[in-house]
Amino acid sequence: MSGAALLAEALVKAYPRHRALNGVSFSIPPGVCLALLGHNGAGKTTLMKLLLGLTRPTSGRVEVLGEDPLRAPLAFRRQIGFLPEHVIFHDELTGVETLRHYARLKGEDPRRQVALLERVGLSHAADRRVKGYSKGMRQRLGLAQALLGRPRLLLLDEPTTGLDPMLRQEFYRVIQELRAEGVTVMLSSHVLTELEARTDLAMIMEQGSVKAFGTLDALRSQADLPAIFRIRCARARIVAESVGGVVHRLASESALELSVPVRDKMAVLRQLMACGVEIEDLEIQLPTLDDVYAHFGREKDEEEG
Ligand SMILES: Nc1ncnc2c1ncn2[C@@H]1O[C@H](COP(=O)(O)OP(=O)(O)OP(=O)(O)O)[C@@H](O)[C@H]1O
Repeated sequence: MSGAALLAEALVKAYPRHRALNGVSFSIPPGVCLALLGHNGAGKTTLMKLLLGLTRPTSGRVEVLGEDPLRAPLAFRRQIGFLPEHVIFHDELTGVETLRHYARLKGEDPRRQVALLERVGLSHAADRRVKGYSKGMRQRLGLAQALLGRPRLLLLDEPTTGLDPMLRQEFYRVIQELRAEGVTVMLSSHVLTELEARTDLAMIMEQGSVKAFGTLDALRSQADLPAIFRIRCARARIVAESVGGVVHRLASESALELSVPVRDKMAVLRQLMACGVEIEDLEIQLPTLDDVYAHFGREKDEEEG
């Protein structure tokens, strides 16, 4: 046993015409939230299925909460919550009946589900049939289903698809609470900006391989993308000359854009303040997770020529 909540070693999943995973290795400690990122077909769902023991690796191995998911007893499954990419419910059941149904399947007490609906903000619709639920309500019901029985590990496949910005915030509030309780969370997403400050680790997958793995800060420094300084001042040309060596673009005589390595941000700021020209306005835009993700994608395109 490794002590990791999730472990993969040289994991390969090959279908007759396609390798969905191509030697994936990683180790995730307990209690962290990992964002799994990647284009369509990168292998995110396949990885989750392997972690759940729903499919068998062609080679390599996984360990989930210290167990081989293919051999683990039922008690192991009760410690895992899973929200699939496409949640399908019985339309004729109400929200609470749906949860009771899943609770029975999972061997949980079917009577204690109202609190879960409250947790995901659905208690007002507990007795309404699911067929009348909006997409966002279905996603929340899916999350409640994944939370049945206080799992130690949550695998959430694109959980925020179809949620409006308010509901996304609500969703991440629940995730924060779970993290604080020590639950390990792996969630896949295409919406990168929303993950900022909400996940501990990110793994970027590309055609079945891990392209980058680490904290968002580590990925940022690995990508080494510049911060953009947008400056408004009377004599932009003089300001540009005062910060020699920094790539700049003069938009006009009073608008300047600097491309500054993030590590030099404070040094450049000091140079600007000392340059003798009054800076009327300054906006500093740090690289976003979308920029970082695009960077790793570009790197691959360049490798392939
Ligand atoms: N049962 C299967 N048989 C054959 N190929 C499969 C099977 N399941 C997945 N694949 C292929 O493996 C690759 C990875 O698929 P996967 O669903 O894991 O990607 P994903 O990253 O989850 O994509 P998306 O973001 O679109 O959900 C794809 O090319 C897919 O077509």
